[in-house]
Amino acid sequence: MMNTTPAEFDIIFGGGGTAACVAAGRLAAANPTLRILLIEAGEHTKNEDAHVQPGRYFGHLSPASTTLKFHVGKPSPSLAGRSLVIPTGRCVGGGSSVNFLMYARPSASDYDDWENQYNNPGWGFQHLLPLIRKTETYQLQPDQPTHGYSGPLKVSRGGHVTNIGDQFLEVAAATDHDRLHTEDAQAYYECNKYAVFNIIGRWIDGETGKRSDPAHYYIYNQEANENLVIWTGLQVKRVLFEGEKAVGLEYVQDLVLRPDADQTPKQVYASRLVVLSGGAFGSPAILERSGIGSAELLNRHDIPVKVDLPGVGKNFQDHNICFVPYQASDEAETFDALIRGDIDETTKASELWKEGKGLLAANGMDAGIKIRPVTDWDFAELGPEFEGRWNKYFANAPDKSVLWFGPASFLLGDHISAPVRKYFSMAYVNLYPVAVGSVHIASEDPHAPSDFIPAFLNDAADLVTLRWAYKKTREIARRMKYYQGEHLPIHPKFSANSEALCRGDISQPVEMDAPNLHYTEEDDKAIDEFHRQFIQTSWHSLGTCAMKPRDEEGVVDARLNVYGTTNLKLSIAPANVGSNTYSSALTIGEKAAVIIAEDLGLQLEAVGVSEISEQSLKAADSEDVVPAPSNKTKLPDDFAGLERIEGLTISSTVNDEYTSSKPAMITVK
Ligand SMILES: Cc1cc2nc3c(=O)[nH]c(=O)nc-3n(C[C@H](O)[C@H](O)[C@H](O)COP(=O)(O)OP(=O)(O)OC[C@H]3O[C@@H](n4cnc5c(N)ncnc54)[C@H](O)[C@@H]3O)c2cc1C
Repeated sequence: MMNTTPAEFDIIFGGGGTAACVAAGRLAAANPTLRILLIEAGEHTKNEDAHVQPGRYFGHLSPASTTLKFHVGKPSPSLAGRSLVIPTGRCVGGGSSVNFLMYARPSASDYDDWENQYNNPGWGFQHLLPLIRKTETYQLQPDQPTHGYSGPLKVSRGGHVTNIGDQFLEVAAATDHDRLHTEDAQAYYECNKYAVFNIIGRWIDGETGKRSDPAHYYIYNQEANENLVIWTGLQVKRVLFEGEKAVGLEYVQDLVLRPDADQTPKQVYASRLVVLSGGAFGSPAILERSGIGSAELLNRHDIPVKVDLPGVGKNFQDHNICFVPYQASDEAETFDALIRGDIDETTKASELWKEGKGLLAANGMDAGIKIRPVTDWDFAELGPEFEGRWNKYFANAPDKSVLWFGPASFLLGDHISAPVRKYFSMAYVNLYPVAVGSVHIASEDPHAPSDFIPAFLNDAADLVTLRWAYKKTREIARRMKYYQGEHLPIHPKFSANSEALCRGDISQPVEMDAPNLHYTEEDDKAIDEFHRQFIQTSWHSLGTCAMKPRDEEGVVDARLNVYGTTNLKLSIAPANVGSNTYSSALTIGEKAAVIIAEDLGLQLEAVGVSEISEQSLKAADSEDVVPAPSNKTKLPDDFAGLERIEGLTISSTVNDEYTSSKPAMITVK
């Protein structure tokens, strides 16, 4: 097949990321004669170290990365005049091929909201649970009701757990008497429970130490199927229509790796269905370039209006995250040498990875909690700014957490100016920010930057949530055994006479029973200003083609049909979820496969509504609650870390095959 030849397929996916790989992979496996095409802007990921070795995820975050696309927001006073930059995956597998591999699942009520509040029959938690289980093989514990044990993607603790996670849990057990502990913090109704003994998952195969991603385990594994085709290095420009019916896609060559590539548009046709799967930035842009969006916006860009759908590009959501760094003593196991680059250590780690062990088979985020306020102190800290949000959103949804926080065994930031030493960070994520943004095309050119308003911190409730998180996590950090003071450039600038003043010249933690720091009003302002300066994306964009009623600015219905069209589907969450978003993207991919198979009369392994009732899940949940390990309890040796390595380097491997000027099209082989 040649790129230049107009071709016809049964189904074409515009965007070859997480959800697309899952849906296309399922449909292809059950219907091998079905001609499926995925068109992806980025390049292949098959067996590339940069993708299959989990610990290399930092490498993708470099500003020079070609495996991410960087979306630059408009400067905002809420961010102290900064332009927030939000990257998304740009390669086969999309975000799932570059992400931090954190295994995190929403609360059950998030999906129930999709069904009940946004009127999407079939999208509630009980409907989705069988599909969620179908995706995974959970290697952490047997016989857990919400987990799957025969799916394509493996979930394990990875090949190495650092001692930073242990420290965090020991301090939490000794100081936070208001929250419980559990063996499974990802069981959907869990909230306010620390996972004991670092039992938290990663999307890593515990046997091989490899990233467990849909590109490899839904698509690249179907080598024999010549009807499953991926074209890479191509930008989908717009949908082709005959009347209301979508009949294909128009595309041009991507310019990132081939800046001189010919820009003549080409067409490819789909006899049965076109699916847009470009993620929260890509899909609304393709729709708008196709004349589907707000009529006012389309008129401004001289694009003929096909369907006036004002919801396209609105409802942009993400999570706000901060990685606040602390200095660590030499005994701490951290990824800093790996991030800085050290040839010897990389070689050592690469050797260990062959046995499925070491930092390259890990992600350095080894503990954490989904948390909501319970004490008077919590509510006082959140204050009146949060009261409305609490009453409206959280009070009657006990499974919804306000924040996730946990330690990260590295400094995520500027290692060039930071002193060469070890660090750990306290990461905290605002799981349901109030402020909602938008992303629209700024021109018809598919390579042009978008008109993007992230809207981070535009609402006071989001600021106080982060302030609470900073104080709470700092109290844990300063009690951790390896703590040696704050890394000053990335902390609030408290005044010199403040009790809360950050110190970089400290050699040991405070006692477990030391009093908490007292913050004045002026200190609170310093924390808010710090967040305006340093808050960043969690890489969890969603919402911009929402699945909800058309008259509520919805873009697709519950069968994933784009309003006002036929033969055109896409799926983007209508509202935020209380966790990292990969799990939801996988679930959406599985559900999309079911819907497409039903609508087109195709084969697919059947799964029904979950037979596990909500009551039994909650009961199973409460049986899981285990007492907090006392700070005198020694954690089992095998949980304390498998190998001790001092440092590793990251260097992205580049496969000439895909960076040359060869045609960017292969049949999956
Ligand atoms: C750096 C990073 C770290 C993350 N860490 C985690 C984590 O640890 N845990 C977790 O749960 N989640 C994490 N996520 C989020 C998770 O990976 C995403 O939620 C998920 O990948 C979204 O899936 P998707 O199918 O909607 O979009 P994507 O996976 O982003 O796929 C969209 C694809 O479409 C392509 N595309 C877009 N427009 C076009 C076009 N016009 N033409 C052709 N192709 C196009 C893109 O190149 C991309 O490959 C992270 C994401 C990133 C980016």
